[in-house]
Amino acid sequence: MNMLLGAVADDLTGATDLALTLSREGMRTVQTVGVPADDFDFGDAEAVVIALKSRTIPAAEAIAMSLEAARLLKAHGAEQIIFKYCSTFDSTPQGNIGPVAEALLEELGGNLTLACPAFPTNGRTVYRGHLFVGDQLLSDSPMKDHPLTPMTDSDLVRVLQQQTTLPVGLVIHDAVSKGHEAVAAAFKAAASKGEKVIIVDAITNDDLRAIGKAAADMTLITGGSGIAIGLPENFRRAGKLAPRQTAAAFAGPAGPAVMLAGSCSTATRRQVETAIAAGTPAMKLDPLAIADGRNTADAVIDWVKANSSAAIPLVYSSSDPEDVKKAQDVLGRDRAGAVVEHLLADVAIALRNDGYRRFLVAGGETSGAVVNGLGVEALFIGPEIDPGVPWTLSLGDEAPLALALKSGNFGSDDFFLKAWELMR
Ligand SMILES: Nc1ncnc2c1ncn2[C@@H]1O[C@H](COP(=O)(O)OP(=O)(O)O)[C@@H](O)[C@H]1O
Ligand SMILES: O=C(O)[C@@H](O)C(=O)COP(=O)(O)O
Repeated sequence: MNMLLGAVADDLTGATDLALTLSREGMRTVQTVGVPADDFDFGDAEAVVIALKSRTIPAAEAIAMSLEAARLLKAHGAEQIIFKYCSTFDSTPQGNIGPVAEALLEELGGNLTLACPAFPTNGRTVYRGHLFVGDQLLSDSPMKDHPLTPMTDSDLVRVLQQQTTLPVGLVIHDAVSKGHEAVAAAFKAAASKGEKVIIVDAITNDDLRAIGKAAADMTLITGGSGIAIGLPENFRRAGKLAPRQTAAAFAGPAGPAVMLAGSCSTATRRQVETAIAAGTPAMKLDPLAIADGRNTADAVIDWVKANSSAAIPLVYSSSDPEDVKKAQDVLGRDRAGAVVEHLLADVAIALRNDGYRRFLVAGGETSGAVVNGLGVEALFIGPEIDPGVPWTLSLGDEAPLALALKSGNFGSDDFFLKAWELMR
């Protein structure tokens, strides 16, 4: 039994982001899509990330599936569990970060856990308990307009305390900057006050490594992918993990390719514009047109095939907040999202059945819908395209698929163009 670290991620692209971090830090990492069967063969994986689609579902369902995933990881030997959520703390007053963290902590039996979404490489930092996205407070950032989880408060202690009955505490940067011993002492002080979930400031990767070291004995760690930076070293220090290895070679399949974007995040909208400006054939979908039958999967499939000979076509529904609101006012938030997700999943399935082997998908929920539709069970993590986004290869398929699953807000403006350069 090799598994050391297990992770439960609340969406697919978030899971891939974490799996990339663990693999870059030298752990053999496998990612599964959904909770696998009890006897799933994880091979020689030292870290396993189970990707759920639990970010925006009812809290009780998110708890049930997160517990099932954590129990399976523990049964396979995981010594520590990470609960991975978004670096922008995507959630609603009902959850699901608080309720899931609370249930996992009870299940795993720790006296306290930490909560740290910081991902400095992608501009997410936490200072005095406030989350920043680049130079802006979370509540001033484009996250305030997210279609499913608008974030309008940057004070993470307040946000989290609304979602959980457990007392929420804060370890500020003054302690973190002093290193792992000061952080461990702050955790001890918090525990003695009865605090159970501790927001931790972090503004650099060194901060995250110090926090990781201080959290070596925690049964549960919660946060963004950044919180995992310092964890593999704990196992290495304990003699359980080999020195860093070079990543295995990545050979993507050949054949036709397509890009599907359901993310309305600012970064994705810029990427769509850049790709179109560079001559990428692009077809725009509209939730209202899908709902009343003007946009159909068949028409999209025909269009993709007609545009695949000389280019990699892009199908997108990415729209600005005003248009998103228009669609939501008519269809409701959930249905507006669901019609797009279903259509893109249907398109992906039909194209795969027609020989398409390479898919770039933008958006966490969107990627979850597409990959579930494709029936992919597990992913091998390949090279990094941009921080937080690797190419991946489906595992267990006779004809593996190459999948780039991009979190909405990640990636440089030319992401849709440069991703393919790593496949040549
Ligand atoms: N034009 C649109 N109007 C309303 N909702 C949309 C539109 N386009 C996509 N959506 C939905 O918005 C959600 C975007 O979430 P997601 O895919 O997770 O992207 P991100 O990673 O940017 O958060 C999805 O449910 C998607 O179907
Ligand atoms: O932590 C992050 O920012 C990402 O890993 C992530 O979870 C993003 O979610 P989506 O924007 O829904 O893809």
